[in-house]
Amino acid sequence: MTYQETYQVWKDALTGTEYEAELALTAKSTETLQDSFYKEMEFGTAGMRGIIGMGTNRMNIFTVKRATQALANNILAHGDPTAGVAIAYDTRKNSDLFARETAGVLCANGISVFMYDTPHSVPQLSFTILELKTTAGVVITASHNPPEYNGYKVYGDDGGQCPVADSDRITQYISQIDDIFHIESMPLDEAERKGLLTYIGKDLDEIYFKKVEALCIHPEIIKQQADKLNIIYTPLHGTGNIPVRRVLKDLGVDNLHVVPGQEHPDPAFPTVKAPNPEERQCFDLAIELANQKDANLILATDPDSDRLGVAIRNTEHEFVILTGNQIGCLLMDYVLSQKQKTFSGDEFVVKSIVTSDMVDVIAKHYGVELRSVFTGFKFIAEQIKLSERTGKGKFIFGFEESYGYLQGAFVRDKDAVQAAMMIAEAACWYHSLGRTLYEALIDIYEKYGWFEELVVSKTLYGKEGIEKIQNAVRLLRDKYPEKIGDFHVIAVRDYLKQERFDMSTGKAEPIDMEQSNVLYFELDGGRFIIRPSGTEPKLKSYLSAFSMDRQQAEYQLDQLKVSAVNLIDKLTE
Ligand SMILES: O=P(O)(O)OC[C@H]1O[C@H](O)[C@H](O)[C@@H](O)[C@@H]1O
Repeated sequence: MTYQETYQVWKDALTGTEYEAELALTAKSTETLQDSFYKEMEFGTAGMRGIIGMGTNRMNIFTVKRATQALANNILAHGDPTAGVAIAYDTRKNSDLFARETAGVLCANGISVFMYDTPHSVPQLSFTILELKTTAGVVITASHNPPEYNGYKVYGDDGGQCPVADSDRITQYISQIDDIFHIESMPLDEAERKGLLTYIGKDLDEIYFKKVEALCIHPEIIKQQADKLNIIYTPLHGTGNIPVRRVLKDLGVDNLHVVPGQEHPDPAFPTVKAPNPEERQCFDLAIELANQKDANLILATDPDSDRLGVAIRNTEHEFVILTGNQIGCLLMDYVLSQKQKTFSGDEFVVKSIVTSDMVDVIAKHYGVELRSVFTGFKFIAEQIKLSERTGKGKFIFGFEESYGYLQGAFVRDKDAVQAAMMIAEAACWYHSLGRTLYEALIDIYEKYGWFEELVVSKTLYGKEGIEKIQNAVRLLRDKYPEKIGDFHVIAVRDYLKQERFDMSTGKAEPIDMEQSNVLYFELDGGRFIIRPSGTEPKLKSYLSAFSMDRQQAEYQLDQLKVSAVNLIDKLTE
């Protein structure tokens, strides 16, 4: 069917209903109409995510109900329907509505639902799945995307993001549903009466808070030092506000100032361009407050509170916004150094292949195994599950450069509540030694080497944008460049072809990993990795330059940045 024909089907079905006016909005421009109807929403790195509105390629009650019916079919055929499904939602537009629609469809299929009735974070939902032993979980959130987006994240019974096999089957079930407008749903009061729907009480929050607090390695140091530090926190209008403040308060962090204009939920996220701690602009109000309060540490969590951003003062007393790699390396080095004495030799840490190579050096330094996985926290969760199943390995820490960190395996996704606590603890620890977090960061660079890193992304919207992104990676794959700027390419790891190609010998060796559309260029003095994002319309490239000399590494990264930007522009012309 063409997009115009699909639109006509929706028009026929929705004329005379409360959705008619919203549907008419999509027809206002050809571009919007095409983008809304040219395809079905897909399950990517982290489920389904898209712009809110009418259409097959939009987040609306029809696409949500269809995804839920497909999830129900998958649970009925391959899961444990009696164990039920846990549901949470964030502070975005329609998140609560979509959560209720999800509950209604699951209950209509006879599947029990345990649902939060106030906004909750992603890590709390992951924890809930494990705590209540449900067969799956759903969170309505578009994480750090701009306000016009929402999403539908599915979790498996291990509390991790839905495994690929399940999302493939869900996609398959979605394609078998012909009539998106008549999916059966049970009114929630009826579901409650029948015992199919249970609202989750505050007791689970309390268990989660206690578990996070128990991860604190030196609670006594926090108690001693916290009043000497002034910390600013912004939940960026999201779900972090309650758990982050509660955990820090319980541990004795009383000097926590919350950015007033960003404290309360607001689906329009009016104070930021996008509520993403990767964006520097998110820190503007927090830095203003930090300067008023003479604070030295800023914490920022995204709307579903799985990502944490951090800003610290440098030796010139100016704020430096840390990258995800810097935060992760600081945390990992802190956790490993403090726990080292307890290690028995089977400990492991996990990172994604696009995350800093400094992790490899830190892991080696402390004698722990490093496991590398593809982008997506589900792959980190998979390693935890594997270690539990085989009894091999003890998970200590996992992180992704995309601002996601995890220490306690009672959660199987990135947890900004844990991470906020860990950073506050590390700040207190270093303060007790007369060091700032900034000095601790410089120390680790001097110890392990200067890994200078940068993510260069290009956002390309719509059908044409997606094609350009795919095409850019294809072009690079068709003919590997011998040089990227002035950097010689030593080898290319093509994770789609599952081989590493040595440029000097012309020989390829197999890579023992699943397939993924990622190209990894090993450079003389650095690396360049490129892949289409699985969650946003972006072509993402990860640049890294390494030297034991700071200026040399910084210079090389600058050079690499210029070449990468040129290359990406050329590939997406
Ligand atoms: O690079 P992308 O495919 O957009 O993924 C970036 C990140 O998106 C989400 O936050 C996922 O939960 C992460 O696990 C992933 O690393």
